[in-house]
Amino acid sequence: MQAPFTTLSEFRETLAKAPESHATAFQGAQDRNSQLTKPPGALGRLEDLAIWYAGWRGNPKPQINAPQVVIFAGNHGVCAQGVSAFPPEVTEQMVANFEHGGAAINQLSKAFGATMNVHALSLDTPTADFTQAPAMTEAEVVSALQIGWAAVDPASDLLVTGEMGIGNTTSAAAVAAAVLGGDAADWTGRGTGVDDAGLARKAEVVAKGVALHASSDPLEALRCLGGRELAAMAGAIAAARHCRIPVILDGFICCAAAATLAKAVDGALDHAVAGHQSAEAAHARLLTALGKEPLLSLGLRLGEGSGAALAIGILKGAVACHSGMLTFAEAGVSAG
Ligand SMILES: O=C(O)c1ccc[n+]([C@@H]2O[C@H](COP(=O)([O-])O)[C@@H](O)[C@H]2O)c1
Ligand SMILES: Cc1cc2nc[nH]c2cc1C
Repeated sequence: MQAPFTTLSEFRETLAKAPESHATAFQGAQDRNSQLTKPPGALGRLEDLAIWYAGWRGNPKPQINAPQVVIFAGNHGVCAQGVSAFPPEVTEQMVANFEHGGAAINQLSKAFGATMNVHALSLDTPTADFTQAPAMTEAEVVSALQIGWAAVDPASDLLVTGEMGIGNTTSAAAVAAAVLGGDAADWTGRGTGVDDAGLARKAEVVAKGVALHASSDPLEALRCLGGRELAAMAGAIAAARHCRIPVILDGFICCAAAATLAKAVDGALDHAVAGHQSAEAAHARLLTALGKEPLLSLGLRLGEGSGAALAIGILKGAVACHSGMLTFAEAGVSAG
């Protein structure tokens, strides 16, 4: 599906024109939920999830048959500042691992019945070190947004966006700080596992980048402080909205990318739920800022879409109950 924008300003317009949840399907799902063979509310949050999903699909009795996991990989010039516990070549090595089926996300995608696609974005051309210059030009960030948009299969019925990029927790922290405000240190965590000195250095790098690229425009923050994989995730989340495909957000980096959409246009993440709360220190703060309650909290800090992929199971369970259960009348069970 080709992206309907060629500039950041056209991307913003695309976001502003995005479809809303289908009110009649939402209402129909609410009515159906109230008749199913269970005490009212007994399926807890699963009930809200199924009704939310039905509204976005425009179908009061939907199914989840074709979840898609899309992983984007990018490299970061800011790695030159010594902000990761791992060397940048791991990004490309992990892309090969994804392609050979050897990573965690391969197993989770298979376990939850999702197709999985991997897009490596100009790995030989890392973004510029954002402590020195904007990470990307407008052409580069738009190209990444377009690749993300085009990666979404319009025939899928659920999307997980994941990422791989050594250095990208620094980038995500800078984007979050620029877009949501607050101290750089409060958005900075250990990523792949930097030590105390590394963490202090990382917070300084984030503060320097945010100060250098101060702007009130969240899409400019994505361009100047983000990375190609963050922009591609943002493009994919926007494309899913265009196709009424609900999204499960992953960890800290995915949510920082998503935050730029929510800040650019109110309600731009209404079709998305938070799959999990990562162990990355600032993810809880980011989820609070987005107003998203995570479905899982298992101490994961892997990325790759792993936490969101696990949550496919929760959403599938919610929709299976909603659409498969009999009503009190159908089952001949006495209502309370
Ligand atoms: O998803 C998360 O919350 C998350 C938290 C910590 C690390 N990661 C992954 O680790 C990599 C970035 O870590 P770092 O230390 O290189 O910035 C990147 O490939 C992410 O997928 C991911
Ligand atoms: C090995 C490894 C795997 C990853 N998957 C996502 N981020 C990662 C970072 C590292 C270092």
